[in-house]
Amino acid sequence: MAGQSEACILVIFGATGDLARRKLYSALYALYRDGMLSANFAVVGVARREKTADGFRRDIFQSLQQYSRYKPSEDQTWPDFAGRFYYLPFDLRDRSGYVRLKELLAELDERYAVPGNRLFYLAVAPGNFEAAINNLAVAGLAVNEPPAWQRLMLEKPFGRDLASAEALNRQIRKLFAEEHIFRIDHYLGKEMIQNITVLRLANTFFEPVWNRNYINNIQINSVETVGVGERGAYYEKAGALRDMIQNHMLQLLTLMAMEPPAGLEGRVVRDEKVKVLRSLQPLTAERVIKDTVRGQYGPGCINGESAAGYRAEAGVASASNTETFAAMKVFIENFRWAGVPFYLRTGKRLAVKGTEIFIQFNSLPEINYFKDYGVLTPNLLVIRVNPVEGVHLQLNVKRPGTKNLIVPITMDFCQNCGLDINSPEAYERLLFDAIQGDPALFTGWEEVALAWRFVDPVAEVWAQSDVLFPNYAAGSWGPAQAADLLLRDGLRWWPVCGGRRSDLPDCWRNAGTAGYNIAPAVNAGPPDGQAGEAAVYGPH
Ligand SMILES: NC(=O)C1=CN([C@@H]2O[C@H](COP(=O)(O)OP(=O)(O)OC[C@H]3O[C@@H](n4cnc5c(N)ncnc54)[C@H](OP(=O)(O)O)[C@@H]3O)[C@@H](O)[C@H]2O)C=CC1
Ligand SMILES: O=C1O[C@H](COP(=O)(O)O)[C@@H](O)[C@H](O)[C@H]1O
Repeated sequence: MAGQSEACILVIFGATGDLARRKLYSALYALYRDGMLSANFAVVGVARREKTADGFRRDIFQSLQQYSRYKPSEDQTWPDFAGRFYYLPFDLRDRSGYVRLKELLAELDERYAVPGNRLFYLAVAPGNFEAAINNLAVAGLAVNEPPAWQRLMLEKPFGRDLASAEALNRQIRKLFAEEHIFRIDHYLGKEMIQNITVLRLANTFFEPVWNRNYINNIQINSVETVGVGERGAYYEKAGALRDMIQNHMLQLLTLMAMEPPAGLEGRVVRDEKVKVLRSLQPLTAERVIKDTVRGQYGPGCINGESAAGYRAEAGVASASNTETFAAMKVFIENFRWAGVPFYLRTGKRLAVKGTEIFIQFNSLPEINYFKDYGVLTPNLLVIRVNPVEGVHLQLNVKRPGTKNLIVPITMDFCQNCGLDINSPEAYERLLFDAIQGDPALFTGWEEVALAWRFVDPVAEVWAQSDVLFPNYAAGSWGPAQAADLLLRDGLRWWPVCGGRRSDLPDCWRNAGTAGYNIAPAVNAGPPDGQAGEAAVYGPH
């Protein structure tokens, strides 16, 4: 992210909503404070409820006070920033509203010297996408006559299965070319997720060993302590599979597993991610039963506070069968990853909030000279995405003293632990990139379609069979079957610590990770691929 953004007017549909209030205004304010926004920039908010421009600006001020990493004050910067926000109340299904929108945009083009560039952000429920897009086109607001551009930014979920995603995509593509469509997966805007490619490809430690010959298993976690909050009605139709696995979790997997791309431009990276999605071993009905786990939280206690069960949440059916937890074992059928299990785990109302990825390396061969030194814990690389952003490396060293003993130690890098470090939020990067027309951190249609193709069979099998819900207590680590999924392979989930950096050593000590996961090398195979030497890398 460098330089100032292009001149443009951002139109936010859903300007009074939760996402806009919690994320979008904070992101715009941070871009503004960091000098990233062009002086030729304004925002029009659209929603149904009546409000004046002043009322809208006051609401934004409050949102920033509550959620922004930069707190606003009534200083010189605030009036200029706030003065750029306009509000137009109308129902997005009503065509006459777009006539007024067009007039306002023409006026703002003049006032801010904007050459017709627009970014339309659909921060509304997906059921509203089609009406908004059609009406924009009918009003002549999506003509894309160069040099002016009109782009579309869409929130997730993109469909609820492959068929509905295809229908939505067909609809959008009639009016917007792929290069003007920015499908959001906000995880791609996170600092540490962008760091995955750098860690992998800019370090001699990792690049040569990033394959089945050295990596035993990869565990990708995105676990949360929050419940569904006010989004119960949406979540009832989604569940953890559609809400997290189809998008964020599979995107993390593709970034971990893709081949080094020919360059770092958006389309080139997308091509590599698509290849990973194409190589996913399909989950047959038999494998869904064996290798996937779903759960739903019941009442419990998190951080000393009691938490209601999912079925008691607003907007949720009292006998709901929607899963709030999903875990699965996934294989990628290519030369780099054949035989290496990727374990995915996500859920709400779990013990800890944290997105953390664990790369467990193969154990070394047992050699006599360490036989009296205790057990060797596997080398581990942990990529900590959120809330702590950092990297954690586990190594074996000799414990100081006259007795020969090997112990695991950890080396930590934390990029957001210092008091003065305030990492940009994902939406800052995403809004900036969309204004610049850079698609690198957005999902292309092929990725979306392949991700649905992978998860649809899981949804189908789950829909046909019942699990006795609720099957985990709020504040726990999910259903017992999630632990069994790894235990069967002789493994355990590495502990997700979340929290602050200072919590990490305790979290790991308490989890007793010394000697943890000394598992049979399920992907056992010699580095040079020679047959007959597998025993060297076999069970330890
Ligand atoms: N909130 C979050 O954390 C996340 C949200 N998302 C996605 O973002 C999108 C928005 O979510 P969220 O903000 O939570 O939803 P909300 O229900 O909080 O907000 C919906 C917004 O849409 C407006 N709206 C609804 N119907 C119409 C209509 N007919 N015409 C004009 N405006 C309308 C509402 O305003 P009014 O009632 O005044 O019309 C409101 O501003 C969804 O696609 C969601 O899946 C994705 C990831 C996270
Ligand atoms: O997209 C979503 O993500 C959030 C989790 O995001 P994070 O940035 O806090 O990790 C999740 O709570 C929500 O259900 C889902 O729609």
